[in-house]
Amino acid sequence: MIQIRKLDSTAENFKAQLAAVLAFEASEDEAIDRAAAQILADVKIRGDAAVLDYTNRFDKLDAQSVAGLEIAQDELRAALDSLAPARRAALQTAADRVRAYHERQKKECGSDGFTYAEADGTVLGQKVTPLDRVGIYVPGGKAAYPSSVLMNAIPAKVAGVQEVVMVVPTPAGVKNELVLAAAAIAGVDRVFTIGGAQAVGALAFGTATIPQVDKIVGPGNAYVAAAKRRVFGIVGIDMIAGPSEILVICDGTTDPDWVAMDLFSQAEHDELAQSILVCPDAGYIARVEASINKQLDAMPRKEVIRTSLTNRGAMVKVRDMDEACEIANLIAAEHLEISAENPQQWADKVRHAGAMFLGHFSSESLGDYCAGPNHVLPTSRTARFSSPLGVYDFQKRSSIIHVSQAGAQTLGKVAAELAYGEGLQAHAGSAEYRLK
Ligand SMILES: NC(=O)c1ccc[n+]([C@@H]2O[C@H](COP(=O)([O-])OP(=O)(O)OC[C@H]3O[C@@H](n4cnc5c(N)ncnc54)[C@H](O)[C@@H]3O)[C@@H](O)[C@H]2O)c1
Ligand SMILES: N[C@H](CO)Cc1c[nH]c[nH+]1
Ligand SMILES: [Zn+2]
Repeated sequence: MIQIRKLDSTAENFKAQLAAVLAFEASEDEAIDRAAAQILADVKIRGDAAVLDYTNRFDKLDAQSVAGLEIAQDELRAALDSLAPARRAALQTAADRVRAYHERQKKECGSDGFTYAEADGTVLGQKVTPLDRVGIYVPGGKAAYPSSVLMNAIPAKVAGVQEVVMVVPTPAGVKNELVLAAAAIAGVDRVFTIGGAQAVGALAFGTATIPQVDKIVGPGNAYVAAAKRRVFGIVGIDMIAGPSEILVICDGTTDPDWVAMDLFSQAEHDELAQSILVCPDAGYIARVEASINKQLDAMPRKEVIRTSLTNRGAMVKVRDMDEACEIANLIAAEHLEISAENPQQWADKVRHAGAMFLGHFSSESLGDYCAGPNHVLPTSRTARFSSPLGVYDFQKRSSIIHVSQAGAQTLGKVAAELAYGEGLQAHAGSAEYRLK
């Protein structure tokens, strides 16, 4: 029997109770951050030797060198060729759909830059360039994520990134063939079987064996998320994509077994994953809870699910679906399922969610694998200001300023005036030299 926390939005201290559900245990958070900081500092100083030590310790390997942890292209190709036909076809279909979506995104999101000319011949614009080299983190501690290989590498390649360096831990040295096959399909350039904060450090600082990258993207556990936060500035990062989350807002019209399984689907990722149901119908909440208890024993990862739902799960009774949408905006979940009749009316009221799944048939799991949009999404309420991983994460923009001689006469006077105002003589001088 799982005891899931029950909240009622009419309770006086409801907001505080909800905040407590969403918060991570502060002491745990600090301990993880300290551990990540110490690992990063060590990798920065000792390079490969530190990466090797932590990899052998945390992933229970007996590797002799970091070079020995690189997987050659031949091995990626062989993994692809070894797949059973149905699995290979599914992987290819997922890759094709993810690529199609991101190609559309590239076209629609202003990837070509722009220029325009002013009347005096001055040209202004913006140039968009892909990053040269990116590191993609593919999680691998508690589960293997071939789908995350596709979700990270395909948008990078669509953006035009020249070199994609993938890191993925292989606990006890067990390589996942589907992960390697996905790397082959997605065109990953180099793969190292390392993970955790040490992999983030290696990509951020570079080591004798692992090339320094310009940006690190991809999801991971709390150690990976803490390490990414800490290396931001030395390299770019995409977002904080930590332990998975699902918020289901339901009007009570979906089969309770479906919703229970949807809650399991994210809980099974990690003990720290979070699954929340928000519904105006107390009877329906009770039916989902009964279904959870009915279905749990058949789940191979039932202990992970149990811990996640017990420690971080919640079922929230609200006044109505309007209030459910307000709470969805507060929670700003990684995944929001609007499991309701006429879901669009509720989606219109939601501003903060990494991805929205509308209607009874859009299970979150379809988005995880093959719908097409990216499954690397902001967690821990960062959907208030972050977006899904996309082609735009692998591009940067440069401003273009090409001033004509005529333009220099007008702009030069404005700039010089403001430069004198700031007390910056050389700025004024360089503008004034170009005046006739
Ligand atoms: N938000 C997203 O888009 C998304 C997508 C897929 C997965 N996820 C999440 O990614 C996470 C994957 O986690 P995972 O653990 O399976 O794999 P992981 O690869 O993120 O982490 C494994 C690594 O963590 C490090 N580690 C483990 N225990 C440690 C300790 N005590 N001290 C220091 N380092 C330690 C080890 O180096 C290990 O190699 C899950 O939380 C899952 O929910 C998120
Ligand atoms: N739900 C994860 C993102 O939070 C992605 C994933 C990959 N495989 C299964 N699920
Ligand atoms: Zn998932």
